[in-house]
Amino acid sequence: MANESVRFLQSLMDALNYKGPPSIPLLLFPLLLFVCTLLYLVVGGKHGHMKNLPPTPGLSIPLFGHFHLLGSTPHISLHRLSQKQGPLIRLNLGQVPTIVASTPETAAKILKTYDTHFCSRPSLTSTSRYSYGHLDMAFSPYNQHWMKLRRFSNAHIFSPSRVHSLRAIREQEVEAMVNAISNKSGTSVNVSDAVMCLFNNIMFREVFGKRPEMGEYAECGMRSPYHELISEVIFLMGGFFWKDLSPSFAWVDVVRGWRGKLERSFQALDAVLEQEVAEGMKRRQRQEAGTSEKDEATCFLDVLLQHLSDDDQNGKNDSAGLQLNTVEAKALLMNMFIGGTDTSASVLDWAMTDLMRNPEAMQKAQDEVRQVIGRKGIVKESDLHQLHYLKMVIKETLRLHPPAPLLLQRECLKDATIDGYRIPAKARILINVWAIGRDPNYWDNPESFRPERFEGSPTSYLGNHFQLLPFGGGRRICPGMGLGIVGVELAMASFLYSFNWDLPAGKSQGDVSMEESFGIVCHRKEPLLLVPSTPAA
Ligand code: HEM
Repeated sequence: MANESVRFLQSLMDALNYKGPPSIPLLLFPLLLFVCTLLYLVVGGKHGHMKNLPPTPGLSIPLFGHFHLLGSTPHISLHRLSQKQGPLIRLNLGQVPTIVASTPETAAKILKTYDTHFCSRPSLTSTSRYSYGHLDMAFSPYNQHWMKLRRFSNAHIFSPSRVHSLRAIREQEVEAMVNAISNKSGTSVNVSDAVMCLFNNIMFREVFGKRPEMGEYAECGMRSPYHELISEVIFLMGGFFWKDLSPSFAWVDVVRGWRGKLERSFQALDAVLEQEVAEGMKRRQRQEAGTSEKDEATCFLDVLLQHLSDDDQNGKNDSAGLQLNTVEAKALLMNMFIGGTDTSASVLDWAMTDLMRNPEAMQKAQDEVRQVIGRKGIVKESDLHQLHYLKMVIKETLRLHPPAPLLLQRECLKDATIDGYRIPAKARILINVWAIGRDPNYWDNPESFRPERFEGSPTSYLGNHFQLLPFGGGRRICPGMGLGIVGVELAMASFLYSFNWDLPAGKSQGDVSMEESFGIVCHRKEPLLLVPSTPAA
């Protein structure tokens, strides 16, 4: 505990750029801490607001709370804390009470039994900026606006027929990536970069109807031109801003440069969205005037443009009752572009990692796909339903490495009681699906990668089995699940069909790092480097 406090104090001094002698804060801090804790307990106890709350771990530092317990990978730290404290724990993150659920049972209460209590999102500094003040779907509070967007997207964007209509884009991009990798046969390929680039191109075409500039794999060396931008956005969306924890510390975000980073990345993202919307409008006008041919399936942008009014400001009603203006359209496009790229890339990256560390599973998956595709030379989406083992590999990857390990933060709308504990309105809710996927009451030998565990098992990731929740559940379940999964299955089947994969010379399975980075989407910390070769005919 003492070490934690000193570490916390040091990080605080760093954040504040404090350059004076360390003895001053080291002496003053314990005194301040003691007085504040006393006040907190006396006042809190008197008003009874601490009664029946879930257990809380360790030292809560007034104003900072338990922030120091999160570490660099909060989902792993929270998993350890819940192993000691129980399935439902309460942390004060700054001044905000935060409840963390870490078992299938508590997740079921939040996502099913009391879904209407827990289906809102908090207003956070970064998500509010990127979503143009919550005009999107993912970060909107639970309100009429969210309901309209959700109904509209389910009908027009994520419907099975729309997803199917975009299959040529996915097949072309995957084929182009396979060709690019073939050109590097026998040399080391950065698979993490390549899969990010692949899904960036796929999503860009599905969302905006064209390839990004510099998106050719040869041109960009298989590193997406948007790699840095997307990584920065994902990092800041998941990061904890001091303003959201203790409003009086908002200035710390400025001092440590996060406000500047947020603004710069928002402006860069907005510029992309602005340009694509403007181009989409021109394209639409040309098509309506009959001066250009439509050469790509209807992209999401085109669908949204059909629902903008002529003067574009007020939007118009359609059968789904959607009022849409340009800013709302940009907010929704941001959700799709950002929400669809990094998540899918993370799944494929981890799946390849797990297969490299488990050669038997790799062999089985390759045997299956090579037997099903035979000499056809290329995998098509229509083949995917025959790849049962591959689907189990993906499920197992999603269990061990859910791309959003804490889902997206939720906010409790009204007081609720779970397992006898009071969950106060306005509390933030984190569901640790990373921990849930390792619950020994549901998973045998949970740390081992064993796709066979799903053989004949009804357990799915559709949101009804609370031990496997990579897409969340309840009203806020990921609407892009079908779109994301089909892309991952196609790319993975093609990678396994077209190449044998080896580790770079001198590396062994044990050298493949499993370290994770944290953001709203969780990635490998180090890139995965592999050597592809073409299998003998
Ligand atoms: C394998 C790929 C994907 C994974 C693992 C994934 C995961 C998630 C998760 C965990 C959530 C939060 C659910 C909750 O709070 O309960 C979510 C929400 C969301 N996802 Fe995905 N996602 C994927 C692909 C996609 C794609 C391809 C799109 C769009 C093109 C997308 C768009 C969204 C949106 C808009 C939301 C917010 C829904 C709401 O709040 O109503 N996702 N996703």
